Amino acid sequence: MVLAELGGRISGAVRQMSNEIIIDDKVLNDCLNEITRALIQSDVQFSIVCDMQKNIKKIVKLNDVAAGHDKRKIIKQAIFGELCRILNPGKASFTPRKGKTSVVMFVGLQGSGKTTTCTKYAHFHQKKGWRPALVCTDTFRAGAFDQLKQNAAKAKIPFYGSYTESDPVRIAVEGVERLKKENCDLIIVDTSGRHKQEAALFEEMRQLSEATKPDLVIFIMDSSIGQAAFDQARAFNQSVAVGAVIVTKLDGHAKGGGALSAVAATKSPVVFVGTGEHMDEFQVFDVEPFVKRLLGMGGDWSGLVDKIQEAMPMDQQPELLQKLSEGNFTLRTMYEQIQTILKMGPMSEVFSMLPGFNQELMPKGSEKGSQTYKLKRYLIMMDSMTKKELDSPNAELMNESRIARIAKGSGSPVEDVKEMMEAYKRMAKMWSKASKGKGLNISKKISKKGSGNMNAEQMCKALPPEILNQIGGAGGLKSLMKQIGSSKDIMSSFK
Ligand SMILES: Nc1nc2c(ncn2[C@@H]2O[C@H](COP(=O)(O)OP(=O)(O)OP(=O)(O)O)[C@@H](O)[C@H]2O)c(=O)[nH]1
Repeated sequence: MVLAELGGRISGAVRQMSNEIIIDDKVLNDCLNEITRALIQSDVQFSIVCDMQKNIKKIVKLNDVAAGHDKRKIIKQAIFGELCRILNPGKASFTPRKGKTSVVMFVGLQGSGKTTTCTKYAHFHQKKGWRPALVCTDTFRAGAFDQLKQNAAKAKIPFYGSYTESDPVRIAVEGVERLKKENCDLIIVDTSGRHKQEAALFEEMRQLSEATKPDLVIFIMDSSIGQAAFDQARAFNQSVAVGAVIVTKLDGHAKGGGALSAVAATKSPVVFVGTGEHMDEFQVFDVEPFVKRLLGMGGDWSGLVDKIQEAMPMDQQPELLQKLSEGNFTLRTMYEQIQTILKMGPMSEVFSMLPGFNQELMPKGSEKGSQTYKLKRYLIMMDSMTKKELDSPNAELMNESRIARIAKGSGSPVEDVKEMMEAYKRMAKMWSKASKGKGLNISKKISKKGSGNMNAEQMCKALPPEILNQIGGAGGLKSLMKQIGSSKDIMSSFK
């Protein structure tokens, strides 16, 4: 089961529970059983799921809930808390510091994606101003040296390895020493893998670890290994002190639940996930936004802002943020968002960040092609709308006859147009919620000062703290603003 499907099932179970008129033990059990089934089918270890269910039942004592308290909310919070707890080992991993040399060793089975991920990790840090370097100690697989060397050359990352030396420990020690002298601040040691867990591999890893004294050992786990994840992660952790996990190939038909098991086995957090073969298909992993997405609770604002940054011209961003903040979400806004999304790459990632869009909206199987296809269909349907329909903030305008006309005009079944309208309503509701109450009510403050003249400090004051947090605090906002510039005619692209 791919993660999108897992998310769809979990959020579906929670929604089903929320729709019940009376919340009793049966409703709670049904909801938990469905979540349990989904997690087990996604390869989360059985005992972890059982513990989770027990803990939630301990937290949620429906008979003790005082009148007036929202049982649905209590259940949702308990599920959220438990999923976060499974993914959060309670200790942060070592975080390398820019400018101070750190050695990070990558371990994992052959084919798990170690070599690819080493380069992605180096490239990720290089983009942020680090001086990373790669050391190839894989003397086991013919071709490993060339693979890493080529990757390093492509990304312009210093590299150390040897065609002739057969002792991986010697290569590692020499490589780390050499690259330290070259002032590299993040030295990444790629180790060799084996087809299966075997003594020779673990002994080599142990020796490498002893010789290079890495600040961090990252276990690379292929997300498609299924229920084997727990044992595999534990076996590696018993040989070297794993401090973090990177889960690879989450773009495929992987059963992403193995990530939860790996965390439990190593007591180390997942720090990144690999979502494709390309260098940039690599994401920071944050527990809370991830679980929120699984549960269909709001969106991942900071992730969305990052993605928007990548897809939108720099000078168009303040107006976009402003527009998002106004809560005046029309079909045209959705149209333009979809156009932006289509520029952003893997749909499953981006789609799930949009508040109000839940994973079930994505077609089953969630192949990139079919998600893109669906979004493109939405655009085609909206192309058959009038200007009035696109710009009206009132979804009620879209009555049966208008829907029938749009279906005919776009060559789509009426159900598809209705489904798109449902998606639109959900999004509009979320934006509107966010813009009122504790949401994104920055537009008035911005317009008073004029967005073009607003500096990061003023913007910091204008933004509600929770949104500011998600953008990465004052620092994150400042760097965003720096890139944004102060263009005033941005609205033209978002009309
Ligand atoms: N789709 C997808 N493919 C990936 C991802 N990460 C790695 N791969 C592919 O997985 C295959 C194996 O990756 P490698 O990096 O060579 O694996 P390795 O663990 O270094 O293997 P050894 O060096 O033999 O131990 C390659 O074809 C990669 O392109 C990912 O996140 N998504």
